Amino acid sequence: MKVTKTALKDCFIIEPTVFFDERGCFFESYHHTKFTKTTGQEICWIQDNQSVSSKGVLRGLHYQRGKYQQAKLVRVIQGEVLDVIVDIRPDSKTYGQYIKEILNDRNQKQIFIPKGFAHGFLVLSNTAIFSYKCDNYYNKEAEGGIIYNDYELNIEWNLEGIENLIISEKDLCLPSFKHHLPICEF
Ligand SMILES: Cc1cn([C@H]2C[C@H](O)[C@@H](COP(=O)(O)OP(=O)(O)O[C@H]3O[C@H](C)C(=O)[C@H](O)[C@H]3O)O2)c(=O)[nH]c1=O
Repeated sequence: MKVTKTALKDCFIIEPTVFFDERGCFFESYHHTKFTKTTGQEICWIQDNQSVSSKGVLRGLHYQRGKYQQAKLVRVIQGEVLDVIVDIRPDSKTYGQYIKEILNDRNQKQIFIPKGFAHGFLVLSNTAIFSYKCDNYYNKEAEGGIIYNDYELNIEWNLEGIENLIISEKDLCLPSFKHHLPICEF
């Protein structure tokens, strides 16, 4: 299991050790002790989510606010996505900065996203099965979001290969970064 720090404090890229043989492959998609020791994060995961999306779907940028903030451990079971996380921790030195990472069923990469981040992804493969752990339950009233193409964040979504961008009505109406609901307030 390889854990790589990122430019955003407490965000990690996790690469499990994959064992290949004539049948295919095997890897531990999650191991609590190894995760805790290598990241230093004491997390009690209480909800698993899964979404299935077609090529060109862009989900996000989403977060939950106040006491309902969520840390997430995200991965792709099938297909490929461009995953984006934005630091919206008010006191962070990297406030308003983002990182992006290609997650797919070949690199088996995962991202640990601590509380205080907006998260979204763009599906690059024909279909993507996206699976992730959360350390807090879903709370619709505590949801916040930022429009994916906010001019200040200026996220490079690699849209070149996408003919048809598919975004929910809800996500198309998300506020700008400048007007987003503070993560700490609910
Ligand atoms: C997130 C969530 C949603 N729902 C229900 C609410 C809606 O009826 C339906 C679809 O929800 P939504 O359109 O918010 O799904 P996504 O756009 O995939 O939202 C997720 O997308 C980005 C990438 C994230 O990181 C968040 O985890 C999450 O906001 O599932 C639930 O019942 N439980 C849940 O935990």
